[in-house]
Parts: sequence; structure tokens; C-alpha cells
Amino acid sequence: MGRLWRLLRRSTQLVWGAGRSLFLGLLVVQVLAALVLAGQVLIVESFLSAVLTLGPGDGVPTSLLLATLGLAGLMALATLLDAVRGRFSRYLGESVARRTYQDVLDAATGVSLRYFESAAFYDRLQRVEAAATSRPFQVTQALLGIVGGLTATVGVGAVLVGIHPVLLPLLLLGGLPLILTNRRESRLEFGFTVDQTPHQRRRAYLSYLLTTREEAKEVRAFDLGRPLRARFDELYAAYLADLARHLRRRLTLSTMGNLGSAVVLTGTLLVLVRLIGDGAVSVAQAGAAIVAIRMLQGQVQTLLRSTQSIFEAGLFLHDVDEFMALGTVARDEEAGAPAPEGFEEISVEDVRFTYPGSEAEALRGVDLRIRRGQVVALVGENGSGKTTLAKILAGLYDPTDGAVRWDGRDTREYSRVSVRERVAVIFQDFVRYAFTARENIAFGRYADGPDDERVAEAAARSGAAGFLTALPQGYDTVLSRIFKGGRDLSGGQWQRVAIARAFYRDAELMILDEPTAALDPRAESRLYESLRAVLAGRTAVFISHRFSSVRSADVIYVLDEGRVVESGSHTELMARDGMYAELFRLQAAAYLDAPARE
Ligand SMILES: Nc1ncnc2c1ncn2[C@@H]1O[C@H](COP(=O)(O)OP(=O)(O)OP(=O)(O)O)[C@@H](O)[C@H]1O
Repeated sequence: MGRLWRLLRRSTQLVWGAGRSLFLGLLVVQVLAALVLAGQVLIVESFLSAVLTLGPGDGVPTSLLLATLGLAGLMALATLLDAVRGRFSRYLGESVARRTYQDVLDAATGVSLRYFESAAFYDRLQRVEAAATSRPFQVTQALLGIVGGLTATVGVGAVLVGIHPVLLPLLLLGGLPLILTNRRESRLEFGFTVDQTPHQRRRAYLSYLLTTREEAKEVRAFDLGRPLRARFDELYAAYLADLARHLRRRLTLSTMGNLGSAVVLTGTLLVLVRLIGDGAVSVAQAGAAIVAIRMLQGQVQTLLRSTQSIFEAGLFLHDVDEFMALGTVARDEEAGAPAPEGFEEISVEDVRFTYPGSEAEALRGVDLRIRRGQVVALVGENGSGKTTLAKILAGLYDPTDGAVRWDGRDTREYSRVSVRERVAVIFQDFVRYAFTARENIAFGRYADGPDDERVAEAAARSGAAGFLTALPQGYDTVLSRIFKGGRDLSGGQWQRVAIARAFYRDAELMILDEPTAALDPRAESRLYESLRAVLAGRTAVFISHRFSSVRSADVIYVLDEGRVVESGSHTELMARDGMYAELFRLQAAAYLDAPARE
């Protein structure tokens, strides 16, 4: 019972917060509808009395006429109230969903990146997203159902008690078996959803592969459509088999509950027959009692169904609440002093990092120094830890061990949000937003909306201005074909837009992960020529596999298996004749068509 109260309070807060006047209005409608039901029973009784006293050739007495008109009027009113309730509760349900969805998205966008490494997080996110859209509606309906069911039970119940006091308790007793089986059913439903989430996500992923534009090319080129469809079908078939089993169990339970109720109802009717036989109730009263019992049965069922819904939604809402508690973790990221405006030196000291849920260390004791105004390059073979280091420098992850210091102070002393504020980072898998060109650039620092002049300046510096201004609507062109009037760009053009985004951010530290991988040689060389001018004394760290661009960096760090194995300028590293020199020569040899020196 305590749990039911808690759930009712939680649900009421939720619905109240989303639309109090509508909620209040709907409560009034529910109460009115209940009164209309009770009124109908009373009128049925007077209608029957009038009919039963009617002798042949009596004509139609006024009482009968009034009762008939009253009954018709109340029926019409009931239909009207029902229609009003249906439309407005749908709107209220959507308003509640919007509020819940806002909270869920707040939590999802605020949580630390590390959550996105965990399958359990995605399972919960999927469940919570689904719950956020459907359950608030369920809660709204259930709350209204409870209020309506209760008032109707009280109203019609009072009329029934007036006919004979024993009838109501008997009828209520009939609800007991349903209460027991309903609760069991709610738990079954929640368990089923939790079990199905991972499979459902897999299905959603397959459907995404089969229906998105980016993937469409490769799916066709490799003729993956059929095998992926087959996998999807298999998963769907397994889901349907599980669903059938689940529904059978639910059906067994609800049949047991309903049978139990039916037995009690039969008992109640037998008692009524007995009461007529004993002369304790008149025939007109008995008629009204039967109508009342029929109505009450419906109302008690509504009440129980709504309570079950509240329990069922409660399990999901609890899931949503726990998810939203992650938002508290997100707020932790804002805790701490704001990072200083700039720095003279960033030092990375013995930094180790293991991805959540992973066993192997991605960084195994990295030391490096970056002085203000320097252009620093990170090189190394695939998987050597460059991107991981970039994420840590950007404040997206905390080191598992060791520290990143800005002028001697551990960045963990600062709020993570403020550290990220000072950094502009573009990853190799940067996002291609299906928004306008202007927005794609201005997303670099969007809090105050786009600044057209700065957008144009950043685009000019990254070499994107030429092709963007030539688009049909210039900077207003949507950069995706999935929307009407949209245009797509080439890989290198997209990369220039992404670089413009980093320039637009105008941060103290710029991190570019493989910024030139898709650029043509002329664009690449122009970018590096202009980089120092763009930086104007700010600092840049870039990751590249192209040694032609790396050689101009002030300091180059060579990573190997999560450690820095060499560092220095290009000349120093070549003179050292270590890993850098070897990789450099390999690449140079490929360009020069000459054998690499071993
Ligand atoms: N999200 C992740 N979860 C677990 N391990 C990861 C994750 N991302 C990368 N790793 C592992 O961490 C190590 C370093 O990866 P990282 O992406 O930093 O390498 P990289 O030097 O940037 O490689 P590349 O040149 O291929 O971009 C690799 O062993 C990789 O498998």
C-alpha cells in the first residue's frame, strides 16, 4: 500500500508538473462522469417503478416521460464527457511525455562520455527512451482512471448501498482476485521488457543499417541486404516466440483473476435473487441494482486496471528516475573551479588510461609537455593511443592514473565543463550535421547562435569558403541530401567544414585528429601554412599519419603501445634514427618509388 501511495504521489507530481490546469479540468470531468453514472442508476430505478405501476390503457405518466428524458440526457452527457476526456487526456499525456523526454535527454547529453562505452548504458537508454514516450501517457490515463473509478464506485456504490447494504461489499470482494493477478502481471511485463531490450537494440541496429543513407552504399556494394534482412527476421521471429510465451503467461494469470471475480459476481447475483424472494428489495430496485452492479463491475475493473497501470508504469518510471540520477553525475562535471583563461604549459605526467569495461590499458604512462603557442604533433601506429590521449587532453576523460596539469595544477581541480570550454577538438570521425553550412561551422561555439562574420572567416581559413558560397543557398544550404533542398559534400570538403568548426571555436588549445586525411595535397599544404596564422599564439596538437604535415611541427611525440617512445623536432628525430625515422622513410620511399632503408 505504501508503494502505491509513493507511486501515486510520484505520478501526480509528474502529471501536475506537465499541465496543472488541464489535469484539474480532467479531474472535474472524471468526477462529473461518475456522478452521471450514479444518476443513471437512480433514474433507472424510478423508470422501472413507473413502468411497473403502469396498468393497461393508462397512457404515459409524466414521471415515466421525465425518467426517459432524464436517462437519455444523462447518456448523451456521459458520451460527451467521455469524448472530452479522451481528447484532452491525449494532449495531457503528450505534455507529460515531453517533460519526461526533456529530462531523459538532459541526462543523456550531460553524462560523462564513459557511459557510452557500456552496453548496459545503451540498454537502459533504449528502455528509458521508450518509457519516456509511452509511460507518461499510461500514467496520465491511469491517474484519471483511478479518480474516475473511485468516484464512480463511491457514487454508484452509495446508490447500491441504498438498495441493500450487503451488495456493495460482495461486489468489491470480487475485485480481490484481480488485484493479486494484476500485480503479478505488471512484474511479468517489466521483466519481459528488460530481457528483450538487448535483442530489440540489435534489431534496431540492423534496421538502421538497412535504411540509412550512409550505409546504403556499402550494403549494396557488398550485397549485404539479404543476409542482414535474414538476421533481422530471425531476431524478430525469436521476439515473437518470446512474446507469445509471455502473453500466454499473462493470459493465464488474467483468466484466473477474471474467473475468481466472476465466481464472486455470480454469488452476488444469487444473493440479489434471494433478496427479491425474501421481499427485501422490490423488482424496480432489483432492476436498478443489476444496472448498478453492471456499472460498478466496469468501474471496479477500471480502478484495478488503472492501479495495475500505475504499478507497471512505476517500474518503468523507477528506471527513468535512476537514469536521470546520472544527470547528477553530469552536474559533477560542472563542479570545481573554472579553468583559467589560458596556460603557459600543459604537462601530461605518467598518464595511464583504461577504457571502462576494457582490460587492456590504452595509455601506459605517457609523459609530455606542450608549451603555449607550440604546434605539437602526435604520431604512431594504429592503436598506439593518440586519439585516447587527445580525448584526455580535451577533458572528455579523466586519466585512470597520473595527471594532466595546466601550469602545475591538476585539471581535475577544475570543472570539466570549463576545461572543455578552452579546447576545440575535431576527431577523425567528426559529425556531419544535417543542418545548414552556417550551423555546421557555428556549432563550434553555439551558445549565442551563429555569428555570420566569424563563420565566413573560419570558412575562409579552413579553405571551405569557396565551395560553400557556391552552394545554391550559400551558407544556408543544408548539408545533407536527407532533407529537401540539401546538398552533400565530398569527404575533403566535409573535413574543411569540420576544421572551420574548430577555428570558429577560437579556443586556447586546438586538437585536430587526422585533420588532413581526406584533403588533397594542395589543400593540406595550404592548411598547414595558414595554421600558425590562425592560431595566433594559441596552441595546437594534431594527430597525423602523413609525415609531410608532421615535419613542420615544433615538437613531435611518437607513441607506441600507449607510451611516448621518442620526441623532438623532425630534424632531431631523423638524426636519432629511431621509430620516427623509420616510419618517415617508409612513407617517403613509397612516394619516391625507391626502396626504404632498413
Ligand atoms: N572506446 C574504446 N573502448 C575500449 N578500447 C578502446 C576504445 N577506443 C580505443 N580503444 C583501444 O585503445 C587503444 C588506443 O586506441 P586509440 O584510438 O587511442 O589509437 P590511435 O593511436 O588513435 O589509433 P589510430 O591511428 O588507428 O587512430 C587501442 O588498443 C584501441 O583498441
